[in-house]
Amino acid sequence: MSNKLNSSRNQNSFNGGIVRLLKYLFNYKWQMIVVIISVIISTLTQILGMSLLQPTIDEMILNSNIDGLKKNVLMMVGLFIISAITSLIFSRLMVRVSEKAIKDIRNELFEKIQSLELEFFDQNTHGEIMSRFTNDTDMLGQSLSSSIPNLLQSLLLFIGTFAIMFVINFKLTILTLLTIGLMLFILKKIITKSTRLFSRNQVELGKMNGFIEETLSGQKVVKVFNFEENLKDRFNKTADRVRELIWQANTITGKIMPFLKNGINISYAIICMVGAVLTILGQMTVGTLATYLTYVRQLQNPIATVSQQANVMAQAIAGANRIFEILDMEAESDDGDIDLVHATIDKDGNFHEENTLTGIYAWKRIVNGEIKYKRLEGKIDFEHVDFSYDGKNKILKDVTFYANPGEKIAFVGSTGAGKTTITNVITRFYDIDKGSIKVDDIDIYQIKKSALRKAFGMVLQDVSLFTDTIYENIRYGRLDANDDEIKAAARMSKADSFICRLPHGYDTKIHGNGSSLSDGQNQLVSISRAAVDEPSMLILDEATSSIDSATELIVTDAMDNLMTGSTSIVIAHRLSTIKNSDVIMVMDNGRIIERGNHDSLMAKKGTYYQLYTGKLELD
Ligand SMILES: Nc1ncnc2c1ncn2[C@@H]1O[C@H](COP(=O)(O)OP(=O)(O)OP(=O)(O)O)[C@@H](O)[C@H]1O
Repeated sequence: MSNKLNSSRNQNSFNGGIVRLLKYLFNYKWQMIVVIISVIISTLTQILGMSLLQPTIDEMILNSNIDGLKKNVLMMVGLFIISAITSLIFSRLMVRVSEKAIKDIRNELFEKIQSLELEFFDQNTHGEIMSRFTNDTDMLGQSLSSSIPNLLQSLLLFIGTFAIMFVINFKLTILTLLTIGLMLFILKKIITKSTRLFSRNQVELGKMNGFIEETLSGQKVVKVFNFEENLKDRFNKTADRVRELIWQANTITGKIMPFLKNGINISYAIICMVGAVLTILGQMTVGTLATYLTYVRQLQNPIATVSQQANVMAQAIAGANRIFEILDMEAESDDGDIDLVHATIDKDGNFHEENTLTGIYAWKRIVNGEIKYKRLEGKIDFEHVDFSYDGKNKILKDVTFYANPGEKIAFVGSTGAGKTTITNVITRFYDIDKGSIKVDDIDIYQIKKSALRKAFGMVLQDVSLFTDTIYENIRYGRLDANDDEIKAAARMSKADSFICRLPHGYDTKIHGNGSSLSDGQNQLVSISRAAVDEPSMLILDEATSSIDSATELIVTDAMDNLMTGSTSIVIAHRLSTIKNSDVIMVMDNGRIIERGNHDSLMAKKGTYYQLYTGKLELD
């Protein structure tokens, strides 16, 4: 399945988009029912008000009936006031309902994004994804609140007015219908075309966001390499594409108004003429003709509303379809049924689930209604594993290794050899193509992904810290950890001393992915985060960023503390840190080409020896 976002499927799904949007609105059934009733009352009172014109002219004015005239005028005013009040009710209510629907859509989108495979984030820029949260939902919000009730009212007004016109004069109405039908046909063509252009515009806008996001996050590099001018040119080109598409879309919709105005005026003149002839022939009264012509004018309003809202609606549907594209994506699948729980074991060897760190972790499986537990030991087995990210280029080739509980296994090798990929497939961020991976002799595909990921403590190359306090950033490691447990984890991972020197200690807020801390400090917080859950298995992908040697010693020390007693897989970029590993695997181009401990590999005088003695470069 491709996770690449595009919008080709959106271009023809105008109707589908509307139906789906309506479903979100009708989650607020009662409010929507009130909206619909108000729209109906508002429209009917408008039409009824108009219908009083004919008796007013024929019976009151032409017969000089002043009392009747007063009564009719008062009734007309009353009906129009009711129409205005109900119109106010539905427009206010619609704003509320659409705000709620947009919130629901945003929540669903956020939830969906959390559930997607990593491949999705590999294939789409953050800016492009962000643009669906912001531009598209904003556009949708605006149009839901205004366009939908207006369009509904226009439709009702249109149908109601036509119904009365048929009653007044059948022949004349057929003529009116033909002229208006022609206009609506052309209008639909224009809307379809502009929807397509708006759709493309949103895609370009997404790309522009992606570009801005990359430029912002890479500001340092931009400045160091004096890349500003080049970026300015590239941005200008992107912004130009957006402007051009908007211009094209607006040009098309801009054609609607003059066309409609003139078309309506011409058809009005024809209808006037035919109506006058019918009146002269005695087939209509003067009052009926006046009322009829008022209704023809009245038809102008819904058509004008539709054409004005067409622009907004076209953009909104394009945005909605882009949102639905993400909502329709397949969530990360998970067939595993084995869970991971905290437990204690009594003297008879029975497991008791207990949420306390003093206990152990146990795999939990329900077989035929019976709960079975197995202690998490931390044994890892890779057997003949093949893997590729894109289904073509094999990144891991026949990788076989095992780690016994408590062992430290290190991977070294040149950049791009596939070391990080090993950690990606153990945690099932990506699924392997061939072979098997087992943890405690259980195939990882039988374990729930959440349980598998919980079983591993991870310190990744990319230290992701969030805009929150240090307390909360460490607590991501175990959400129910209390403040004392967080401090203990930070002490163990040597982060405590620098945290205590910060102005607000553990309550200090970190901003912009840890840019207010040094690289070494970021790593220590990240190690504390892994430590707070006291994991039995660890993945440490050493950060490649250079830190000064004093900090490096602290980080190495913290990592060593973290690894004590855990099965650890270490991706090493500095050979000094892995010398004491139980097994060192040397990787090259997706294969393990040497394995053994430091001494045996040095004695072998192969690639590791060359790397260690500096005869071969690591990166
Ligand atoms: N998400 C991804 N999608 C496609 N290809 C990827 C992805 N991640 C890594 N690769 C490719 O897989 C290969 C192995 O990458 P990997 O990150 O495992 O190497 P590594 O040995 O950890 O390198 P380094 O020491 O530089 O971190 C590289 O050629 C890389 O381009």
